[in-house]
Amino acid sequence: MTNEPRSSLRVAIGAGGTGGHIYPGLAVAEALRETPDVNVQIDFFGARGRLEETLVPAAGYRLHTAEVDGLTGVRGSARAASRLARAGAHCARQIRELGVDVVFGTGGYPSLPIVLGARLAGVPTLIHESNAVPGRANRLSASLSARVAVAFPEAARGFTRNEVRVVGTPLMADIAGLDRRALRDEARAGFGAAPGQALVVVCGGSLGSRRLTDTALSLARRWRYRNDVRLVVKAGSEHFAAASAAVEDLGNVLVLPYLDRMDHVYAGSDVFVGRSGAMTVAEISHVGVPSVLVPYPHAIGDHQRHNAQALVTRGVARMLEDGELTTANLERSVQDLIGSPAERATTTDLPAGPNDSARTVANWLLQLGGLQAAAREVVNA
Ligand SMILES: CC(=O)N[C@H]1[C@@H](OP(=O)(O)OP(=O)(O)OC[C@H]2O[C@@H](n3ccc(=O)[nH]c3=O)[C@H](O)[C@@H]2O)O[C@H](CO)[C@@H](O)[C@@H]1O
Repeated sequence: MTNEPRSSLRVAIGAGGTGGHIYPGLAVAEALRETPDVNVQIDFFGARGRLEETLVPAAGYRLHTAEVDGLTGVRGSARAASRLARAGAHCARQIRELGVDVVFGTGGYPSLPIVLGARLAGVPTLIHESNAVPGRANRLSASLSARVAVAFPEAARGFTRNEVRVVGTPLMADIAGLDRRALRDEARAGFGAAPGQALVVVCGGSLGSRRLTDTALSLARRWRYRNDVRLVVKAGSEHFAAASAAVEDLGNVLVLPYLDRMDHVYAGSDVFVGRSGAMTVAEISHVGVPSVLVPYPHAIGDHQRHNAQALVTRGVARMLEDGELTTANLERSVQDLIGSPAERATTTDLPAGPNDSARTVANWLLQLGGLQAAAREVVNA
């Protein structure tokens, strides 16, 4: 009977901390909800006071939050470890009360309590690792979960005791199916780019990067008399007010606290400048935006450099070391791309190709929830 399709599935998704750990969860949730003939109910679990409190309800899902500390805290202090244990026990109770069939964790410490709760409640778990070098939270999650989905084959080495499948990175549908040409004019108008102006978007990851922002604002000042370039700078909510005030006399730059429509960013920009977090890199390589990537130098295992290097090798991006991030060097890198229509066209015209990573993960979750037939039906559709 276990192969019989059921009509409903209840999924808990642990996702939080930064965009890189939230959007893959939202992408898989989108794919799950599209499963024909199955009523999928989804609850998200994250940390109090983090970005998920904005992004998850905005996407229409219920979010449960717990007090959790970063992993340095778990290692370093008994109080943090006992807080995680308490949050895990609480999640186990919620799993039983809600009737959760399967748990998905996207990495980052906010997803730890629900993965621990699943282990305590005896519910099957799957986790996803989007970086080439597994993060700390996921190495701990993997000791609690039998299965790991990885974006990069080389990440599998970090999970020798698990069932591992290489699935790529789940992208949101608006980016997975992006038609850059169709959206280009609307996107550019939204950012205030006039016809003929090159649009350069600077975005230091989901939380923003003070260093990238300050360098970009200084470039805006250097370019104040150029009317052929429009700069958009995502400053992050904490630095937004100061960043806007610093350039209020300039007409060539738009400062924003957060970029709600990354599909518009990728469709409208001629050059993208950013950190090289796993999601950003997966998105850029999928849509083919000419980019300058400045790896965050303190990322675990220097994984942002590995992420960026993969794109540099494919000719989609240039890399600028954080230590070399000066206004002059940023100007040179961006100007090189603005001034090379041929290079831009090559990268821009790369076909995006299918991204079925979210569907692959959704199908694995359906199988774990005993809905093998539903998973097969989607694959064969
Ligand atoms: C400082 C830190 O620990 N960063 C990590 C964090 O990156 P972080 O979450 O900052 O960066 P990622 O590139 O992985 O993901 C950012 C995501 O947020 C979206 N976005 C970003 C900005 C914005 O204004 N609007 C928006 O929607 C992007 O399109 C992307 O989907 O998790 C990644 C995945 O483990 C890691 O590789 C990074 O090292």
